[in-house]
Amino acid sequence: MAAHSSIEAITARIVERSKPLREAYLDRVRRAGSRGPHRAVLSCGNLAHGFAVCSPAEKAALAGDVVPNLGIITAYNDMLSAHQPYETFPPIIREAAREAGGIAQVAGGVPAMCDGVTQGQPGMELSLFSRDAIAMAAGIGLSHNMFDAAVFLGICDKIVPGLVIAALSFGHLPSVFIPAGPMTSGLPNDEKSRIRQLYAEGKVGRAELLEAESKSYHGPGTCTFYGTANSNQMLMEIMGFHMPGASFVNPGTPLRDALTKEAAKRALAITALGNEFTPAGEMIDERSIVNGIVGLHATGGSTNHTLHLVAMARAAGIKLTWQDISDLSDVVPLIARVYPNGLADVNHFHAAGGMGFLIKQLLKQGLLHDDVRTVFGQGLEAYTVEAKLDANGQVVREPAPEESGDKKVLALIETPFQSNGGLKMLTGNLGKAVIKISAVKPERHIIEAPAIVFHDQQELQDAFKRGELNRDFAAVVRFQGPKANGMPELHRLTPPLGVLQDRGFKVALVTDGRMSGASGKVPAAIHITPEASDGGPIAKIRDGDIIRLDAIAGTLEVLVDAAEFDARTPVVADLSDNEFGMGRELFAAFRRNVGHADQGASVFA
Ligand SMILES: O=C(O)C(=O)C[C@H](O)[C@H](O)COP(=O)(O)O
Ligand code: SF4
Repeated sequence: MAAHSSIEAITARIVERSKPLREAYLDRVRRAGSRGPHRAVLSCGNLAHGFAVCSPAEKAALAGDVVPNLGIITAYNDMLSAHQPYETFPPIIREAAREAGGIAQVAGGVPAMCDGVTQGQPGMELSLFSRDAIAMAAGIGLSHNMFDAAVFLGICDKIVPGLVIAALSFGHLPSVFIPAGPMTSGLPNDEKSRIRQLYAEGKVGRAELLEAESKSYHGPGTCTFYGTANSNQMLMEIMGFHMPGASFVNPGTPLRDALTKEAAKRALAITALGNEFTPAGEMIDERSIVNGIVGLHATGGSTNHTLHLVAMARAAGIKLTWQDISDLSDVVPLIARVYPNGLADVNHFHAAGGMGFLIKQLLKQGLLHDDVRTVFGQGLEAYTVEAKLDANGQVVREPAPEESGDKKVLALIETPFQSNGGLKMLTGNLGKAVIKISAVKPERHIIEAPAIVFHDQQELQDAFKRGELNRDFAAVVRFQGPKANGMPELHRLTPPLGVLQDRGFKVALVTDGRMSGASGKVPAAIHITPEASDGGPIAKIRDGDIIRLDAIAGTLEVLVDAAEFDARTPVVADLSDNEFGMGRELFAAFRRNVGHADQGASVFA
């Protein structure tokens, strides 16, 4: 089935805009791939170092060029509950490789930050930069050039985007992403948020709060809200980097291990040494990127992907814009309600039909390109399935259900929860911004209120505690952009702003910073570009100026006489506190060289 005309039109304009860049990229990928098995260019010394710890049989195999070698890039650490299961994956992958007549070696590790641990802390100012640092670190591992394919062990917020950038930079290699799956369901996310708001109001103490948080985040696996990490899983499946049905199977289960083995064997089967060569740089094209964006809209995914998808696409020579993302939102309905866009968590989403049901519904109306390449083969139709185990412990796939297993969590495409994806670009006299309204009540899609300006999220928290914010206002939190302090997530503002909103006040957040994918209920115009540190108009806003945020019209305005506003001098902030401490001194070059948010806030381009 041909894709929906709007999907085709938006895809065509991305192809046209990208042509020179994409053609140069593909030329590099094909030249790199044409050099044949990559170990052939290594010297004896290089090879000896590369397989020094291998068995004699493996050394003999690697000395030749007929046995495929799999490079494992792992983001294992104990800080991310989502990544902790990866500790045991390399031995499983090595065994699977042996069974498939190949070899697997850990090519390298990459850093991984848990945004939940750094949320509201100085470390969060390294978070976005860690994406590009992860891409660099993965590149270091793959630069050993011992490999015929790569598997990537990464899940969370900036880790998957960084790994995709690396995979596309090594686009001559096939790449398979192997997830570890979500944590089992604990304290429901909405109950956790309710207790947070009670704590923000001083109605419960730290003991009650810690108990609630610990019941919510209680074991191995990805946190169960639909934030950036789980948006990543959705993207990797719908873009064809995962095996079908792999995204949301819990860690430590037989099916999880079977899917890991299957992915490793599949990676070895799609190298240039076999008959299904699937280099990542050719597998991922403009249609794959559009499919990812469609999935993001259909599920109410993370606003962070208005940065990461732009940066990931760029790594494949594809020029994606916020306008593309916004226009796709207008034609893609919301058919999943997962917290913060609903009460369910990703385990409920998976049980209700999960990715197979989602993809089947979107294909039904031509909202996805079916004619795409994936690690599993040709066509996205192959992903309209559920993965299960047969009696022999092997992965089998059954067609995804025609009906939703829970109509409150997954809707039929004919009867969506909302007619659009709710992830919009805003424009106006403050520049460009992004807003996600899939979790914002309709009566709050337009906010007009006086500005209160803050240069630090703690200032807002302190004003809230002093009782100074019981009023309608637009919180302008500026100097939070990439150049200023690394564009941290300001998710700790959700509880106080949520309390004020629940008290009946009209509140909005307006910032050049980011929010978490777990943020949701408060209308927030984020990623404002140009940022305050670039002298953007946000640096001219004064307390009391009337701000109008209109998510329906797609506008963000300061209602001040244009001549007066233009005549104002942008405020300059003292950012010296952001330059040292908790590793921030190590990222000065990133702050100096980072690009604009609407270009992906990347240090690469
Ligand atoms: O999804 C994203 O973009 C995130 O960054 C999620 C962060 O990990 C949050 O900080 C974790 O959620 P909280 O426990 O509410 O802090
Ligand atoms: S989802 Fe977020 S909070 Fe949870 S482990 Fe991953 S990075 Fe940490």
